[in-house]
Amino acid sequence: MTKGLLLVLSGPSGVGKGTLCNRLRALSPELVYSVSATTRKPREGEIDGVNYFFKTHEQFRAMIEAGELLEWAEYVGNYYGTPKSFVQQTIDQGKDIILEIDVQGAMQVKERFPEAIFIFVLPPSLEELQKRIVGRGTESESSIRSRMAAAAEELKLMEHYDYAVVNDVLETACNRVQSIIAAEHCKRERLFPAIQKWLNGV
Ligand SMILES: Nc1nc2c(ncn2[C@@H]2O[C@H](COP(=O)(O)OP(=O)(O)O)[C@@H](O)[C@H]2O)c(=O)[nH]1
Ligand SMILES: Nc1ncnc2c1ncn2[C@@H]1O[C@H](COP(=O)(O)OP(=O)(O)O)[C@@H](O)[C@H]1O
Repeated sequence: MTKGLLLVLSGPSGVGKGTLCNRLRALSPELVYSVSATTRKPREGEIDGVNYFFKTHEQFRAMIEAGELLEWAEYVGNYYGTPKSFVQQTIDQGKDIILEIDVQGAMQVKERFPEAIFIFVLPPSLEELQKRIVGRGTESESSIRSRMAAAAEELKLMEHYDYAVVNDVLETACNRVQSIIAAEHCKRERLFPAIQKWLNGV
């Protein structure tokens, strides 16, 4: 069976990765979303097992030691990591999966799965980025400062990604990601065997 696509989506805090993924999942319910493990405390409304698997530091360490994570990284004082077996099962079943992870984690995935597709989400401007993080109302002032500093570092690694998508208008940004997925499907043989069949018949 043809394997599913492994899509990696990164971008600075507040750029709208979560919003974009939610919208994409609503538009394309067949797209599977990888739920990460984290030691960060849940935000209001976040549900364990849906937004993240919320773990203690000890539990997270145990996952690392048991080799359960495809990648993991420390971001602004907390650990985040992708459970490996779910990702492997999903792509083996021929389904596409999306990992919303930071740049350090993305670089680890690149080493292990060079065939993954890397998409970097950009804000329309840095002022708009700051506005969005503040406007979300979930972070303290110091967390906002740390996230803006991390954003500057993350932007430096953008060149390692295959695509950049500006999240200006949400629907337009969704269309851009959907176009990338469609083009990658086409590129990865899903269309080529059909065309080959036609050609054989000519
Ligand atoms: N390496 C890695 N990063 C992750 C993972 N899950 C989430 N992240 C990243 O961790 C950062 C912080 O996420 P979060 O605390 O939810 O804050 P937000 O980006 O402001 O919504 C973001 O860059 C996420 O993309 C993961 O499994 N692995
Ligand atoms: N295209 C957009 N235009 C305006 N606001 C947006 C857009 N996308 C996301 N937002 C808002 O920006 C804030 C941060 O979005 P979020 O998805 O939490 O970002 P991230 O997951 O990248 O940290 C939220 O309040 C969200 O409603």
